[in-house]
Amino acid sequence: MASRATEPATCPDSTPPESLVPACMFAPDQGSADDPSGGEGFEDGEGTNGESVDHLDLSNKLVLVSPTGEQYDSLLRQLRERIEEGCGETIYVVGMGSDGGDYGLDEKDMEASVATVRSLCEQIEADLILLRERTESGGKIRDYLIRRRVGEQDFLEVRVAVVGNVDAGKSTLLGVLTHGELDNGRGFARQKLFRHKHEMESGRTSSVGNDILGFDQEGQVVNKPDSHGGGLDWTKICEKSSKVITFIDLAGHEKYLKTTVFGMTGHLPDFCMLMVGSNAGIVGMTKEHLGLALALNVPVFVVVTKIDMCPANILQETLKLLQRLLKSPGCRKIPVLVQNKDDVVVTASNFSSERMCPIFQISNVTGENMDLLKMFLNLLSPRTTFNNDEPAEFQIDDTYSVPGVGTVVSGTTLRGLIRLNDALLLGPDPLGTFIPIAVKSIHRKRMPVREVHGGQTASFALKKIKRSSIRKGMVMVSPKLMPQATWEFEAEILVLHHPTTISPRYQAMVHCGSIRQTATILTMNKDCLRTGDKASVHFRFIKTPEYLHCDQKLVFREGRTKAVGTIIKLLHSVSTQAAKTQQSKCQANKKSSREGGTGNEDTGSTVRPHSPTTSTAAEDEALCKDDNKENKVMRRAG
Ligand SMILES: Nc1nc2c(ncn2[C@@H]2O[C@H](COP(=O)(O)OP(=O)(O)OP(=O)(O)O)[C@@H](O)[C@H]2O)c(=O)[nH]1
Repeated sequence: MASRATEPATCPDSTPPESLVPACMFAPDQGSADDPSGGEGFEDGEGTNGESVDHLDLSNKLVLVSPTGEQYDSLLRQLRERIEEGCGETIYVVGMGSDGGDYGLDEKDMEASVATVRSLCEQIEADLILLRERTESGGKIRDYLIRRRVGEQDFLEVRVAVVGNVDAGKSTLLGVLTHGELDNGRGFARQKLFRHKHEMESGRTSSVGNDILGFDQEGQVVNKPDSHGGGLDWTKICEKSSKVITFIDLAGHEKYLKTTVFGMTGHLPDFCMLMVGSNAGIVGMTKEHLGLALALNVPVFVVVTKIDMCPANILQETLKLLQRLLKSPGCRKIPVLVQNKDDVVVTASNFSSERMCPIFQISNVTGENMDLLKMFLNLLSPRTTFNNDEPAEFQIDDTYSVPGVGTVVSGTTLRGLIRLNDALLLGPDPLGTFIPIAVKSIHRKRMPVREVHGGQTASFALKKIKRSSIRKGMVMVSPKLMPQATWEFEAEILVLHHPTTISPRYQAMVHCGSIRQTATILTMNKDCLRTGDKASVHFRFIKTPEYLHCDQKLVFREGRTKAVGTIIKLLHSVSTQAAKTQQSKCQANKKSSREGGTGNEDTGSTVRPHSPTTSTAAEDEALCKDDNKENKVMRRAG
């Protein structure tokens, strides 16, 4: 995490709408001499630039002007630590001590301090980018972004899930951001992003889409769509970028909710961008999507679109309702209106650690405030720190058959390091076993690479394996992990919505990482569950055992019914032998149910075919219907 950029308690010129918190509220009070930690705005006794963690006094704003050798070494060590914490970058403030002295430096001291910081950056091979300069009583203060340089094939990767109701302008904004051309208000910008013919025709996103936005060392957008087809050359973008934002474009319509949930759980977003049409307000799936992000602990920022066509009073009303929703007991967020570059720096530096929820107001047609949003995106740091020494784990979220290459799987590296030709274990298969596989080639954002590590998405070409034997939710892990598949687990769940009651034998789809499989409630510590209830629930997958971890978040849904939770115990992790026995029992059950089954896994009949491809509209709708069918019997019974 980047350390916080702070600012003196002066508000931006423009008055924010009623009770929306201006970003400057997040600036701590100026430290006093009695408060050596520099006030509560700093974490763990760390000063503006982490000064007081060392025995040496680095808390004075002048320390950077002419540090002693010892001070220089300490400053270097602290900067290194902060860069590690921030996954390769941090925001560094020059001219602000934490010892209670005046803020600000005169011209000469500022120059000398910046020279020191530049020299520190050289030592760690990082770039220094000026974000903002302001003047205080003692002189100037500057905020810099320090970002470690990466090789030509490397870049920082940040994943942002894009959610919001139909017509909020999600695809349009992504079209504008990634293709650099404004919209015409009639669907021009989004055309470049649609992936299916029916999306072109209906104007609705139905599958999980990926779009990338690259930023160079200076924080400038590098995307340059090819002038003929309007497509993006991902390889070129990645080569020129020091940071790449991957947008996970999710469907806004309720009927594609399964795909949206999968995008939020399976694609491991670092952040969630909730889009709201200013004229439509908080409608449809807005609350649902916000609830999902909160349940999965993904920090949310809001983008209010279409401000070019919205009357001022309606815009204010939307902002008011939005603020009320964010502050409500269910959300407990602090809405912050972002109005200028200073607000961007303050909100971006506090974003992942705070309850803060920045709100942008933009127009895809006039481009208003688009620069603020881009600046914010460039300052977002990945939330996953990685350690190459951990055994590798990779979760599969899609599979492909590539002519001339063979089977390719895509997904996210959860931890560890995966190198070309590494031998990994792939599984679990329906028997719960894991088989050895070798990685033939690795692609990152369509670019061939030699290795990937925790937090990075990638595609692998696999040797000697059929695509049909791989499904979403499977993993590739280091043999050191001795992986086991799990049929049954216990989770603490909270029911967000259910029209009646949930009781044992209830079935619904469990989303957990990229796992998506129906599970049955076997037992729970309450007789029945209603909206708002919490319980400890014992689940069993109906079709195949899965690779799970304790503490993993899950979403449990069927139609409009939704529960969220955390896995607390793995109850039936099977050895290969046990898995085989289990499987043959299942097959025997299946056979008997065909001869007179009842639709419940316990009697072995509800086994749904599992598609290994990306969800499409047709699949989603079919599965939606299927979902509803599953519990009809039980509802009637209940
Ligand atoms: N005037 C104006 N129109 C906009 C703006 N943003 C989007 N639109 C228009 O709003 C319509 C809907 O935009 P989309 O980007 O398709 O909305 P979406 O949220 O992606 O919708 P789904 O994919 O169905 O979830 C399109 O006709 C856009 O041209 C804006 O800022 N101003």
